Amino acid sequence: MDNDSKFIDVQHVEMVFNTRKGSFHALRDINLSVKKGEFISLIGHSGCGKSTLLNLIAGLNRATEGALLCANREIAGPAPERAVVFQNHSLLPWLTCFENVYLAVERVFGASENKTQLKARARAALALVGLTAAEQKRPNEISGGMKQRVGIARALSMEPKVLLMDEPFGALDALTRAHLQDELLKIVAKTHSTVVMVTHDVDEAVLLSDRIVMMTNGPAATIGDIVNVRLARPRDRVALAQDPLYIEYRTAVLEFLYHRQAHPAVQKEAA
Ligand SMILES: Nc1ncnc2c1ncn2[C@@H]1O[C@H](COP(=O)(O)OP(=O)(O)OP(=O)(O)O)[C@@H](O)[C@H]1O
Repeated sequence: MDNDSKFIDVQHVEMVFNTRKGSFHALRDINLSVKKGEFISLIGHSGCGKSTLLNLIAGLNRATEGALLCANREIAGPAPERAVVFQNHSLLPWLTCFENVYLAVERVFGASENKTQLKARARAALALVGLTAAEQKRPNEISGGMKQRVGIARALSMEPKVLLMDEPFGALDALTRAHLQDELLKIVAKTHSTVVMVTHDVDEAVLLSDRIVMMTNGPAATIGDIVNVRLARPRDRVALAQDPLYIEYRTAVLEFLYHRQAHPAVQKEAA
């Protein structure tokens, strides 16, 4: 088997939650292969199951049926090889930015490297996201965008095989968001990371992704369609805004979301 073309392999995955009101079928027959170094976005209406799928890849939940593999090994639980960046940065408030990153570095490399090496790793990760000057600050002393960058630095510092991001920029204002998207583009170009990102933002999905995985509405949500984004890299947001191909991809995603999968509340109104 070609390992790199099925670096993450999701096969016939079903996810059923047991709730107080009975069982809830969240995901149905999800099949997805992610190539090594590929950037994938998961997009779909609120509640369709994007986070559920991401959490399954993260190993935070177990699928009810089907198989999930990363680098040919079954995903049996959370592991540093699959680092997660959440919308809410989840930094420890009593630690400095440096210490927050160092903690992750120590967990992954502590057994095999000395303190000098571990510190160098934490510093390099913070430098990668442009936060060298904020190393000694605590989370309450920095902006929301900077906190997200620490979260990304922490994830990257573990040298994960896969970076999983759940609406990493969802809580930020539009300009900070654009700035961090541009930074992420540069970081991914440098690190060749394999990324799976959940987003609600169509422009973000087109700008960043190699493929946009569009999910149908739940319950029993599945992959409705996939857009292959064949835009050359490096990508420039200003130039792309006029690019007919960019507009075509953007329209394809909008068409899927607002015509083919109109939000359930809108469908009800129309009926
Ligand atoms: N632990 C759980 N127990 C029961 N139901 C759950 C659980 N986690 C998620 N669900 C349900 O599964 C469905 C998918 O949820 P999920 O959070 O994955 O959606 P989403 O697409 O990420 O939504 P959003 O875009 O609003 O974050 C929802 O109906 C949700 O209520």
